[in-house]
Amino acid sequence: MSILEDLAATIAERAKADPESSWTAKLLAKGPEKCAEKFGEEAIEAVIEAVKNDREKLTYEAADVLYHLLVMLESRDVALADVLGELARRQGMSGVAEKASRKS
Ligand SMILES: N=c1c2ncn([C@@H]3O[C@H](COP(=O)(O)OP(=O)(O)OP(=O)(O)O)[C@@H](O)[C@H]3O)c2ncn1[C@@H]1O[C@H](COP(=O)(O)O)[C@@H](O)[C@H]1O
Repeated sequence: MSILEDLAATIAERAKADPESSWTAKLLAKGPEKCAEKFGEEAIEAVIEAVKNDREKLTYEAADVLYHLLVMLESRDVALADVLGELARRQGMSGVAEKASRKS
């Protein structure tokens, strides 16, 4: 199992945990809209570090983005396996060809 798959499994487990002892449980208890908002905030923080070209902070913020993406997916019952499946489907297809295929 990859670290992302491990983390997604931990997040799914924490959905039933006590919000007092788990950040994930606390965030999920606030609902999908709050999870989406938090993901957006973390993404903006990563954007800021990318623009500033601070590679150390960008690495830290990118980890936050991935964690909060997984929490957002869990909040809407979207499996990481389905996201990875979509990426696998795109493998070998250039981004230009993929965009053209969506227009037709
Ligand atoms: N990867 C993470 C992870 N990344 C970030 N965070 C938390 O996300 C929170 C939000 O980050 P912020 O920088 O916005 O923190 P903040 O300023 O306190 O938040 P605000 O009050 O401003 O909303 C912080 O409290 C971080 O600790 C994470 N919390 C948990 N995990 C993973 O999830 C697992 C389960 O964690 P729990 O659910 O807490 O048991 C952990 O073992 C980790 O593997």
